[in-house]
Amino acid sequence: MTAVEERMPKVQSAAAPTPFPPIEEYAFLSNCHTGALVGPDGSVDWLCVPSFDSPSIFGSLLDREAGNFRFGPYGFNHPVSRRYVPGTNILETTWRTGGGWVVVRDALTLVARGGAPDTVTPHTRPPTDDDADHVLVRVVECTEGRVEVEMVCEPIFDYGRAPAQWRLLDADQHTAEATGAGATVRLVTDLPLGIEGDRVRGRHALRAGERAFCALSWGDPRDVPQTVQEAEARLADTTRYWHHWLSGARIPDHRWREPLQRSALTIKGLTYMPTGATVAALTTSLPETPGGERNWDYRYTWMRDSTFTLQALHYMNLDWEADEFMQFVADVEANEDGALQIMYGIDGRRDLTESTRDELSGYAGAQPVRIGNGAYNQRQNDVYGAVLDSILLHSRNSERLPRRLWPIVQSQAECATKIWQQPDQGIWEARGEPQHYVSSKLMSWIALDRAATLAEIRGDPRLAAKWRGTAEEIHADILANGVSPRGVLRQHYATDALDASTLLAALFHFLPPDDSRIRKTVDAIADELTENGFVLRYRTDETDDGMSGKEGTFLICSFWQVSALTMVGEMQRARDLMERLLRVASPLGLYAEEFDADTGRFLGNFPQAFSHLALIEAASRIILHEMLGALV
Ligand SMILES: OC[C@H]1O[C@H](O[C@H]2O[C@H](CO)[C@@H](O)[C@H](O)[C@H]2O)[C@H](O)[C@@H](O)[C@@H]1O
Repeated sequence: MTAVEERMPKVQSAAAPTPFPPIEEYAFLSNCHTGALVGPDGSVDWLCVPSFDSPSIFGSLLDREAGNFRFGPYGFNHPVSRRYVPGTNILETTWRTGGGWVVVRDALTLVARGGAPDTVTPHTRPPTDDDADHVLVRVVECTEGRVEVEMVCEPIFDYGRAPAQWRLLDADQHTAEATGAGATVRLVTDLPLGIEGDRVRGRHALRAGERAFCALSWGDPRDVPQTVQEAEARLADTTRYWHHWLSGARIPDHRWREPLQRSALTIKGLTYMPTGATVAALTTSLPETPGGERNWDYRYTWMRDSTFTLQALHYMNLDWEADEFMQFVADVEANEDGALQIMYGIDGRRDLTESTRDELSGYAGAQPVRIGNGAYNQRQNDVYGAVLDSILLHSRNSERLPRRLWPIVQSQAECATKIWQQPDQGIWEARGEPQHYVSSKLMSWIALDRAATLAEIRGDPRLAAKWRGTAEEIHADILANGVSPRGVLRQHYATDALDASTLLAALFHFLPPDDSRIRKTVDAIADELTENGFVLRYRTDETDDGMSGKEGTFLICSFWQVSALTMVGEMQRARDLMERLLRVASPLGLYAEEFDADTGRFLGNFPQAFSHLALIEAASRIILHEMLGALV
């Protein structure tokens, strides 16, 4: 069965129920403060409030007993279709029952505040942190016949530890409040509510043309819609919000327009509006190995992931997010030696100490569930290159180097100068022994190369020459130690094993694309580091990454391979791989971190910015190539 065929049915039979939906069956909602995952049965199985990295109130994604919120036709778990309202992060689910049809629309709502929606867009005024209502709005409409709809809301606070204490707030039983672990959420609906222990339930029959709603809020009670008309209006505001945002994107009129749009919307949905930080993914602990221990918390801001994200948004002319992230970079506290941490909390906090929640079963039994990320205080020497490359990109786009950023340029260049000769954990954050990773050296070269250019822009020829000199030294070191006898870039200086991160040598123009070492590396990765044509980041049996188990193919690496193939002129191979990657997107156009090329299933956290940003870069490179070809 092909990966695509594998994707199609995914209906659990009554005889052998699988309690956890496949990762690729989840829909993603966002209000740029937090996000939700909605399962195919209409159940919100993941929501952390108020922020991406807060404890979950709906945690069924990681344990079926950790809370969920279902809204849909009573007794039916399989919709006819699901899609996003075009150009938005609003989910629309269509159901057919024995009695008729209903359509449910779900959104974490947003309103562009501060002026008339047609004149004030997220591009024409600074985003504020109050565009989000902090409300999950769900509206159902019966479009044909008569359908009984049901809402069951069972929050369990603090990652499934604290069941809700519910109380009704009005005599009509349309408003209720749940508290637990010091948090409170409020539910407003036009369905009659009943409390059943830890949950509330409402059921009502709708006829064609009738609508109902529910709104769950964790913010200001005045922001909660009180009627179905107000709920509809909130969905309309949210549609306008996303359309205004997307209208600032330069997306070519191409057959890949849809996946480019979806990737842009997903990446934007992973940004945290109050600080401009981006989370690497919405979730924690979706396993990279089914049932295994490779489970990580991605609800933080990696310098590497964020700067790659901004580069992708630049391809689409979406520069506002870059400006915001530059403020975040300028504001975060560095270590004593001036080095930026490799990652921060979305609010800029530095301590992301890792712990496990052993009482949670984990997704399909994959334990442990981790909160926090022990990689936060690792040495990863690529961080300086990532930051300096994005500062250069930002300066070129805004045609100036902001004064606030110059001290950061200096401190990061000095850090890279001091450490580039030392081993580190590499960009994959291996938990094994530190090594001289080629990709870390490569990013150190980028750090000094970009710093030298920034010094030239700043008008400091002395520093420019000094940093250029160090960049040349690193370049020579990589060529002397980072190339195997057969002329292929190696994973680190003490091995001939392959690593897909060496594709960055092509992407960052470390060597010209017609250099034999680039060509051989791209070919070796295609021939020896793939499963079913999809690229692994490395072979776990050849690499000491400190973990057990085998992982899936890494989607960013497959997209990098598309970009690299484009750069070496292998256009047909690039297009073929791109089309294959587009075919394995989730039914809603989303990507996790990894793809199991044997089973066609997604693995790892979801949706993952890395995969979407690399899709944008790969597609943009091919499209640009096609456009230039059409001109000659
Ligand atoms: O492979 C072990 C490491 O896996 C995670 O890191 C990965 O995700 C990061 C966020 O997207 C990304 O920056 C990194 O390149 C990936 O390898 C995990 O966060 C680490 O704690 C873990 O050691």
